Amino acid sequence: MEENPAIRRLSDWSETRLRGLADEYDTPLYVTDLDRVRENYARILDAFPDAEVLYAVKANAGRDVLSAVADAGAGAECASAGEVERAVAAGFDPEDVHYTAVNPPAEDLDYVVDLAEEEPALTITAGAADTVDRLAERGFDGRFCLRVHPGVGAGHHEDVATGADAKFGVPGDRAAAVVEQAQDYGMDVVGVHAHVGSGVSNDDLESHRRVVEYLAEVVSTLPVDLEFVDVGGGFGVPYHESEEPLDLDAVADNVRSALAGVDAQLVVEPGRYFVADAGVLLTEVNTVKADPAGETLIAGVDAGMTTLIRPALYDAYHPIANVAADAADRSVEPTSVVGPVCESADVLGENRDLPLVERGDLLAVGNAGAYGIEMANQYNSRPRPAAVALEAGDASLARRRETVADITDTEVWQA
Ligand SMILES: Cc1ncc(COP(=O)(O)O)c(C=O)c1O
Ligand SMILES: N[C@@H](CCCC[NH3+])C(=O)O
Repeated sequence: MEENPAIRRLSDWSETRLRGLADEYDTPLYVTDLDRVRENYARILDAFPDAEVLYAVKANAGRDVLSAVADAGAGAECASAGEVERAVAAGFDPEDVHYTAVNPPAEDLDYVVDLAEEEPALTITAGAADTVDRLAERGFDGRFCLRVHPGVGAGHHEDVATGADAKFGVPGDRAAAVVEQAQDYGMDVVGVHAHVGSGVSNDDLESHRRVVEYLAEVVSTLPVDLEFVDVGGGFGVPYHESEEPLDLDAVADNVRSALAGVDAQLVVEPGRYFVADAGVLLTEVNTVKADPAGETLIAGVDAGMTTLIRPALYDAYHPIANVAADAADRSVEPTSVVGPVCESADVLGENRDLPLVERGDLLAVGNAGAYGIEMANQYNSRPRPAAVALEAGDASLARRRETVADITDTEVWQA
């Protein structure tokens, strides 16, 4: 049987291959291994053989990733009309697409309601009575799923502990009323949904279980037989070398026991788990200096918070390696890796033990496949990086490097 390890560490990538890709495509460069994406999907199916699995497109909406995931047979969970459009264009069948509306702009509702008229198997999830009204105003009478606010959150950072954030979903004691409201408008109420948060670890199993139990209690109050119960995504992956992989079987056991009395199809919608360890960010050292305040070296690189915002936004840890050809022969020095953006928060990794950095060295930043290129931005007029996809060992350009013209092309001005 094919080896299917629960985690791919940064050290598992071929350094020779990474250097070759940087030479060919330049840096900063995202590399995504689509075979690893498929393996990750297979591991989700192993743990949840009885579930419908939707890929949370927000983790990485690249056409290469979406096509690979659609071909592998997963559905798609989309957070915006743009994600729906990209998912369908990449090959997802609309009947496998759920659009999760969060305070949706009018254009999003216009788009998805029009699409649902053409493709009635599309599912729209909403977590506010106002959204139900706004869907009805547009004539929507299709497949509707209610998002519930469980009041319990978990995740790698408090800002992604979605289940505790009242912005998302309807409290359980209002759920029946909103379901009736949707039914009164003629909508077909097919499911309920809750999401605990993003980056669930083995320490969060209890919170995850409580959210699913809450959902089961809500289901028992609803005046409708449901087709499915969507328990969200959020399955975490180890970022730090010392972290253990999430026990996905334990998560699945908890979900099954919490939903034991519920007669409906289980749906899960992970994003990070599909893509995080399938991605690496390559960046080149352009500046080396001593930090006058301490003992560390500072390695200035060509990627920063505009390329990978997670360290600046959540204080997130990403492993970093110096993959220079002769790195193994060098002394190891405490090093902070910082980007080119004019912000003190522009740090990719602080005080890391790295082989002595030299100008021109290639560094690899691990676990960059989820919420990496997807959250890249153009602050400081810095064009977003290129992305390369690996498949069966072959590399191909998945997204070209932006230019300053890509940034200014949308500007309107009179001379
Ligand atoms: C509603 C919903 N579903 C799925 C996800 C996917 O989360 P993750 O990438 O952590 O699996 C998110 C993000 O937290 C979400 O908000
Ligand atoms: N963007 C977050 C995940 C949040 C997902 C949105 N619900 C991260 O990088 O970890």
